[in-house]
Amino acid sequence: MLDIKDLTIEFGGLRAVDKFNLSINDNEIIGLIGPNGAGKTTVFNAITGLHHPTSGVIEFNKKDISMMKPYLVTKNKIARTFQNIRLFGSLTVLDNIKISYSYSIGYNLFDAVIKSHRYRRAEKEIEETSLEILKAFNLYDDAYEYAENLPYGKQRMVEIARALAAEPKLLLLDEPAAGMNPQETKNLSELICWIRDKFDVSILLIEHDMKLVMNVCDRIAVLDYGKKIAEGTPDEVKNNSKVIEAYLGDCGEEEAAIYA
Ligand SMILES: Nc1ncnc2c1ncn2[C@@H]1O[C@H](COP(=O)(O)OP(=O)(O)OP(=O)(O)O)[C@@H](O)[C@H]1O
Repeated sequence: MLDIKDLTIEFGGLRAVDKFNLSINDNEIIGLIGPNGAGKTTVFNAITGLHHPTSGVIEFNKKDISMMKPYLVTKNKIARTFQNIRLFGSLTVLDNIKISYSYSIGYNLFDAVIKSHRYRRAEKEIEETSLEILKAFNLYDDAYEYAENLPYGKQRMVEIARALAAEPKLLLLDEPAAGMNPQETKNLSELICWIRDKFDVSILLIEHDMKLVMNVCDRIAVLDYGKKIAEGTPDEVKNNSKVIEAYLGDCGEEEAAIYA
């Protein structure tokens, strides 16, 4: 479904991503890991149209999306979450979800102004589907709460739910466990597998929590200084000497602990 071929991204003199290759198949959960500054978010930004490649190609279902604008990437069924939560804090949880439907809305401005039958029908459908998604995420009771009033873990859930409301075939999660407590992280592991099955999506996951990555991913790609240094099953990656070196050399005890 997704084919990244020789992706290189430079910022001035800095090569943040260097001839990176990765393929993702239907319904796979793939981890993208690496020490801080390895280039992981830059890869996400390239897939979602926020950065364009210096060279290389990104194909989604055989279509070249390398130079696409972000809203068109979303329209083409790729959705993402961000490292720093980007909800509209002063909107309700429900409105945050409904916003995702602006990509597929079936009425025009005139319909909205005169509140035509088409407008009312579409809005009703959007509201019902959004509430269904919130129900699936156990957030139904929070639907009319302002997003900024929710605890951090729940805000992350709303962000994932909002991304799914865009009906993606590929979901990119950028450090979804950041700021979560151990119980929330454990629940998140189960949720990620459930999302893959229930919404029939592939998932590309950036995450520093190694336990989570090792638990949920079918395959893992490892970046270091912009280059892919390893790719394989969790067990293969865990035992790869280049990976151990990159983490022990760069990341300190927390991440290195998985190799202990
Ligand atoms: N817009 C930008 N302009 C200049 N340099 C950038 C830009 N975005 C990223 N970089 C640099 O590119 C390199 C890769 O950054 P990136 O954020 O992709 O790493 P990362 O693996 O996601 O790191 P982390 O795990 O800390 O989030 C870093 O050296 C970073 O400083």
